Amino acid sequence: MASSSMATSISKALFSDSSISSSSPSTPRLLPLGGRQFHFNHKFNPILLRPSRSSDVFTRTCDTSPSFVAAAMATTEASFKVIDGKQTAKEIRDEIAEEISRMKDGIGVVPGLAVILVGDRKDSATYVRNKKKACDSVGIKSYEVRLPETASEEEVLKHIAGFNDDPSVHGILVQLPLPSHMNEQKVLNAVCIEKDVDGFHPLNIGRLAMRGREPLFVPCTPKGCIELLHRYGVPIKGKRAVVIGRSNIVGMPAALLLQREDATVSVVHSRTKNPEEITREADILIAAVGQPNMVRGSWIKPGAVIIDVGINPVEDSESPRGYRLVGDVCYEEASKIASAITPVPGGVGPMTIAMLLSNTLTSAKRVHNFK
Ligand SMILES: Nc1nc(=O)c2c([nH]1)NC[C@@H]1CN(c3ccc(C(=O)N[C@@H](CCC(=O)O)C(=O)O)cc3)C=[N+]21
Repeated sequence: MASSSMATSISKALFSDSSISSSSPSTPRLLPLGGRQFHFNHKFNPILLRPSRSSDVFTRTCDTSPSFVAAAMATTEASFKVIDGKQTAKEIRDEIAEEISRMKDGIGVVPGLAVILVGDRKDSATYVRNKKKACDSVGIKSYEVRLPETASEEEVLKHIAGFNDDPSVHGILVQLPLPSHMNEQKVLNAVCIEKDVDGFHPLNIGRLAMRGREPLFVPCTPKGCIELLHRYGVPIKGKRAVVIGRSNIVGMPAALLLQREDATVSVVHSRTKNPEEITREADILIAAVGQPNMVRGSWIKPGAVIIDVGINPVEDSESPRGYRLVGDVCYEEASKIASAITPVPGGVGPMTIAMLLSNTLTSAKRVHNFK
């Protein structure tokens, strides 16, 4: 397809839903929010994760130089759009809050989410705090267990068993990564699949991979990526999609979701021979590798839509924290070539948390048969 027509068609699609307003009946919905004014494009309810990152601070920058960048600019810059995950997540939280109050009024039940945090990684503590805040903001009751780094696997399993049996808990999240002395598979398998709001249980992933089967939950981060594409009116069916990264929590389920949406999907990974060439074919690009600024302008097809899952800390003495967050995609360069991109921060991260809330609501509705 000629790159300029691609850019035009995408920009049209984007602007046809420029308000991305939660009340727009033409906006496709991922969230099963009561089925009143909403209609849904998919039948499953996921959440997506990001590869667990080390707390290392990387330094890598990208400067805008390739000459073709200038040529590509002319065709796409005018229609370039930032995909605002922070704002979209807020809209989704508002929708969820409304549903939860309807549920509370109707059957006197509020959804409950249990989070288990082992160890004292600073980044994990931050996410857990953010999840709690998000729960509070929509009316989900949160339960939290914090265990020391030295806790035994049995202790974690005991808490999971307790939450599995507790009818006021509808979702259980074990914050990853776990300390290295624990068997992650064993721990994740212990979460009953009806409460697996992370969507990490092999049975949920297996169903996601099979045609004609439906997972109970879709992993939050990939779900958030697809939700952004839907809410911004980006067509997926028949498009070429490339996912960079093949992690269990992001890359792999993202590729499965795109395929379920009728995209033609390639997965690029560390052993791929010609990653740049393959990536340049993508109408839709999801980058989930955890390498700061890895995807350069020359990797991007003019007019492509980019979802940047990476949240990488890079040293920055100007910033009060001593670091700032950058994505896997060189935003500077991409913004001159792509038709739309998610920023970091404020892109996929907030959506991940919104999808966790969505999955928790879905779980509570399902167990109480609340429509
Ligand atoms: N069982 C499990 N489920 C998870 O969902 C899970 C996990 N383990 N382990 C760690 C990763 C990471 N993760 C993030 C969620 C939101 C932001 C987020 O909202 N980030 C903000 C920036 C926050 C900041 O400024 O530090 C943003 O991108 O705008 C980031 C990271 C969920 N994870």
